[in-house]
This record gives sequence, C-alpha cells and structure tokens, in this order.
Amino acid sequence: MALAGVRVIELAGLAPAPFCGMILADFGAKVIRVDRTKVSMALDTQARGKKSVAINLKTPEGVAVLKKLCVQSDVVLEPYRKGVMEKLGLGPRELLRENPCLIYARLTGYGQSGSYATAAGHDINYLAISGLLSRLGRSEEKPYAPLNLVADFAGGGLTCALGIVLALLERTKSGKGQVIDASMVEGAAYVGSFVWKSRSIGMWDRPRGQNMLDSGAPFYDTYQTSDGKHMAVGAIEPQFYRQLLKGLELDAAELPDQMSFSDWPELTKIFADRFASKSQAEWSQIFDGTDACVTPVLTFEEVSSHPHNRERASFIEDAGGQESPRPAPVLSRTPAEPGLALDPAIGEHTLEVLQEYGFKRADIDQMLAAGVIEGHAMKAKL
Ligand SMILES: CCCCCCCCCCCC[C@H](C)C(=O)SCCNC(=O)CCNC(=O)[C@H](O)C(C)(C)COP(=O)(O)OP(=O)(O)OC[C@H]1O[C@@H](n2cnc3c(N)ncnc32)[C@H](O)[C@@H]1OP(=O)(O)O
Repeated sequence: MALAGVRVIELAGLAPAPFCGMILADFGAKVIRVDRTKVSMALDTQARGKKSVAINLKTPEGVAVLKKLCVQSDVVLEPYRKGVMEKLGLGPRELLRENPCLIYARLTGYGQSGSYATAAGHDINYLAISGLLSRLGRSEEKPYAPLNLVADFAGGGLTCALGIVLALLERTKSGKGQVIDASMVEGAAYVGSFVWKSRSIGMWDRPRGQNMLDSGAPFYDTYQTSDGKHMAVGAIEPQFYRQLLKGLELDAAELPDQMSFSDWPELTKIFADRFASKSQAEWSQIFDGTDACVTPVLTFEEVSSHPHNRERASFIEDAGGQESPRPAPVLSRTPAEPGLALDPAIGEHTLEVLQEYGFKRADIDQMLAAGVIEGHAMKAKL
C-alpha cells in the first residue's frame, strides 16, 4: 500500500482528525490512536485499521510515554485547541528538536493564529466563518449546513491528510519534517474555491437558492416521485437537458427557455408534477442508459445493491456486518486495503505498541499499576 511503513500517532479527537487517521490507515500507514484512560467507550467511529493505546496525559510519566512514541514516528496528528500540546511540553518545537523528520499535523477549527484560534467550535461555526454557509440553502430559507461534511471532513480531515502526504513527499527530498497548520475554516473555504472563483462568470449573482447549482434551477434539483422517493436531476448542458425533457415527455417548444431565470420557478413546478406521476423505479428505468443526468436518490440501505455500486464493489462490510464506503480513490498498483476487523477497544494495543516502541515489560507493568497507561482490561469493561 502507498503509505506502508509510515508510523502515525493520532491523538484521539471528535470527528475530523479520526477521519484523517482512517484515511492514512486505509492506505497502509500504521496508525496508533492515543486514547484517554478511564473512559469506557471510544467515540471514534472512524477507527478502521487503527491500534489503540490508552495513556493518562495528566501524569508526567504519561507525557513522557507519548513523547517517546511521537519522536519515533513519522507523523503526529493532534486535534486539540491551540496551546494544549505546548502545555504538555509536546509542542512542535520540543518534538521536532528531538526528531527533525517529524511531520506534526495540527487539525483545528480556526488554525494556530488569529483572534479565534483558542475558541471552541464545531463544523457549522467553521463553515460560517469560511463564508460558504451563507451560500448554502434554499431560496427564502435560512442557511443550511449539509451535515458536518464540508468543514469537518472535506476541509478538515481530508485536507489535513493531503497536507500530511505532501509533507511526506517533500521529506523524501529535504529529509526534514514540518508543521502542518490545518484550519477547517481555511480548508472549507479552499474546498469552496469554485464558488469563490466562479463569481467572475456570474454563477452566484442571484440570492441564495436562486442560482444554477444551489437549487434555483429546475434542471439541477431533486424531485419527489409517486412513491415518496426522490430523483436527482443534473441536466446542465443543452444536449443533456434535451434528454431530460425527452424522458419527461415534455416538448421544449411549449416550455420557457432553459436559462430563463425568471421562468425557473414555473419550470420547476412543471418538472415536479411530472416526477410525481411515476415511481422512482419507473423513472430509473426511463432514465438509466441515457445522458439525461437523472438518477435515483438512494438510501444507505440501497446503495450497495445498486448495480453500479455492486459491480465496482464500492461498499465494504466489516467483521461486525457494518457497511461503509470503500476507500477512494482506487490506486492501480497499490490500492488501499481497509482493515475489516472490529474497531479497537480503548487500550487494546497498549502493551503491544509500547513493547514495539522499546519499552521494557517491567516498566510497562509499573505504569499499568500506577494508572499511567491502561491495557487490555478495558476491553472487558466495554
Ligand atoms: C451528549 C454529548 C454526547 C457527545 C457525543 C459525540 C459524538 C460525536 C459527534 C461528532 C460531532 C462532530 C462535530 C460536529 C464537530 O464539528 S467535531 C470538530 C470539533 N473541533 C475541533 O476538532 C477543532 C479543534 N479542537 C478544539 O477546538 C477543541 O478540542 C474542542 C473540540 C472545542 C473541544 O475542546 P475541549 O473539550 O475544551 O478540549 P481541548 O481544549 O482541545 O483540550 C483537551 C484537553 O484534554 C486533555 N487530554 C487530551 N488527551 C488526554 C489524555 N489521553 N489523557 C488526559 N488528558 C487528555 C488535554 O491535555 C486538554 O486538557 P486541558 O489543557 O484542557 O487541561
């Protein structure tokens, strides 16, 4: 796998950093998640392929253990508020001094500088400050955050993973590590570059929810079918739009022009009436195999059995029978090989990992007894 041999220490976090760690693990890195002690359940639902060690960082011994793990690794991924790692004596200055090859990734909402740097926040706040949230939502409605996908995952975890991979690549030339300041505000804004930069061609001149790609256009929206399901329509280009009209059995000559903004609400009603006349399965049969850019809106229960997804094996099942998406993209020679085992319990690999990193068994036992670290026992308590 592409990242085989890369050792990552991931400090347990809420959602973006765990996703970043899972991407690295999916593509072959050895990712060790550092959990707290005395917690009964991991909140990390993105733990595929990771190992878990439980360390109490409120003890000097615990901090020393983490330091030893970090300086022997390639990457440290930390999801805390600015200043937390410095307070522990584990800031980038300290760790890079001991291991100049270390890549130190800091994944936060607001970044390491600026007046919001130490403020608490979540995806919706970062999205708001990026400007993007103001553009999301339907006409005459308040801004609407599309789950926590944009800032936490696209602008956060994924962008941070890109930063880590870039730093690993650069390190092959310079031999040096570096610090990655991954701000979810900036990551989200960057993911939104198209929106920013396509203002120059008038793509977003109209209010929220009245533009081509924000549910303003009748040919780029979802429609309810007679069985209460939905179809997604993305027929932008004229040749595809013609096929949409053909499938809907509508005559272009009797309709307003596709790009007549003022007629979009009327056209949307016409399309809505048509879609409401047949079931999702009937519309799928009509549009499958055409270039009308019309597809059924599938539920999570339906995706893996859809022929296209099934043919590509786009979804995988873990040992507990839970389905999830296969890692993307697919690399031809060194594809990801996602672990299918159940997610690690907290501290499941403490002993194994510490021994691998050079700790003596007697020292491990002494730290276990003192509550500095926790091991397998936690699994039984879950
Ligand atoms: C009813 C509630 C149920 C909750 C269920 C949750 C289910 C998951 C839901 C996922 C929702 C995802 C949402 C939508 C998101 O947007 S997640 C993104 C959140 N934002 C970020 O990650 C940005 C960066 N992080 C932060 O800004 C902050 O960490 C935070 C998220 C605001 C949380 O702040 P806060 O809890 O005060 O923590 P921090 O200031 O980071 O400090 C962490 C403290 O914990 C300590 N710590 C860490 N590891 C250990 C350890 N192993 N052992 C002992 N202590 C540990 C650190 O030392 C630090 O302590 P201290 O410096 O405060 O004394």
